[in-house]
Amino acid sequence: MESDRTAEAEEKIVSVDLGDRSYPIHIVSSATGRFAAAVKKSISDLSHAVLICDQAVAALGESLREQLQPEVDRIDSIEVPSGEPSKSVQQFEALLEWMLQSGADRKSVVFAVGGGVIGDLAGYVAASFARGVRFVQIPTTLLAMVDSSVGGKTGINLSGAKNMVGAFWQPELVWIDTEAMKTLPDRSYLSGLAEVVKYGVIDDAEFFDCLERDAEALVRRDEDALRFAIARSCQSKASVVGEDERETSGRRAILNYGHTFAHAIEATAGYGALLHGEAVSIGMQMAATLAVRLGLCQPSLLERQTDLLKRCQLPITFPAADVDAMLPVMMRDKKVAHGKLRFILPSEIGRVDLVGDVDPVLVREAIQSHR
Ligand SMILES: NC(=O)c1ccc[n+]([C@@H]2O[C@H](COP(=O)([O-])OP(=O)(O)OC[C@H]3O[C@@H](n4cnc5c(N)ncnc54)[C@H](O)[C@@H]3O)[C@@H](O)[C@H]2O)c1
Ligand SMILES: O=C(O)C(=O)C[C@@H](O)[C@H](O)[C@H](O)COP(=O)(O)O
Ligand SMILES: [Zn+2]
Repeated sequence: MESDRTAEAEEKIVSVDLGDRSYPIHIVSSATGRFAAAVKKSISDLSHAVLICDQAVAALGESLREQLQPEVDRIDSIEVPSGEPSKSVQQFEALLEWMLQSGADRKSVVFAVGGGVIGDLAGYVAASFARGVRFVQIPTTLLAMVDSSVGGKTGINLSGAKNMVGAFWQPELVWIDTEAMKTLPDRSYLSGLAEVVKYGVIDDAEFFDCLERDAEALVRRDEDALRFAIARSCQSKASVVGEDERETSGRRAILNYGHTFAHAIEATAGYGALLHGEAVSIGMQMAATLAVRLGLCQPSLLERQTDLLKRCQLPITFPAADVDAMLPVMMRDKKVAHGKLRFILPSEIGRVDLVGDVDPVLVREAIQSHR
């Protein structure tokens, strides 16, 4: 009983408030026994579970299957090859065909087990099959725990444009168990810290201060620092998404800080050459440099960001950056309006704005200064 109470006390729930599409984000540690109960609480009529699982976390997928078994009539599961190339039209189509063969219907529930690649891909499968079935996010990377599992952006890549095809489709719940990261390699883990740093710069100066205090603890995966960073990131994202679910008012666009550069780096380097978080780290450096050159912020902002990213062991330059290849890809960014690029740029730590009409010469220089 005592250990049950401790475990419950350690569970944190962050809500994403979206009216009838609201859902809880459970943040737990080693809470195997409580997963099925949390699912049942959010989904009362679960009979057919469809598990779409990254092949790197097949053992976790099997454990989740065993936990769900007593609660459902039927479970089908499939493993998807690891890595960004799986966010493709071909993999999307293969999963839809498999869903059909598995006898899925509108009451089936998709469980996405993996990092951001699986969450985005399986989420888009859920959004599309039979014009939409319910889904659950079970993130297994830090990046997915702090960012991609929350907010309902689902989708796949085209060869020259990241996340170009997709849908806004919210999950029924997000189940974050930090224990799922015990097998996560350091490179993937550290890449997630880039999106954590992002929240500090765009929205939460006090959190940025905490990250400056905790950087080394986070790098060594200190459980308290980690749970704090995950919860604060999820709160930040939930609040932004609650204000602007479909990126229509402009508020949600702040989550795209560094991403105009990052997505162009990912697409031109070849999907998977850099992890998304690594590209975001470099992209935030390019964006902050652009902001300094435009006189929008003090150089000290760039210095603090550089220092924190370095302490998080993230890359801050990309020597192979191909400016001439990147610029046309950047023109396909989803923030482009009336044929003009727009960037999320910082004015101070904790505050960013959507800025249009930027001189392309300065954009080039910002890329070149981080090669
Ligand atoms: N939808 C959104 O709001 C949103 C937000 C941020 C990023 N994204 C997308 O997320 C993707 C990046 O996500 P990611 O960084 O999680 O990458 P990922 O899903 O490719 O995972 C990184 C690597 O870790 C492996 N892995 C995952 N969990 C593991 C575990 N527990 N143990 C061992 N290996 C494990 C994977 O197989 C992969 O090789 C990108 O496609 C990006 O565009 C989406
Ligand atoms: O949730 C959002 O909104 C974000 O922008 C979060 C980003 O970290 C994420 O990489 C997202 O997938 C980018 O979206 P996109 O629409 O610019 O492709
Ligand atoms: Zn991102």
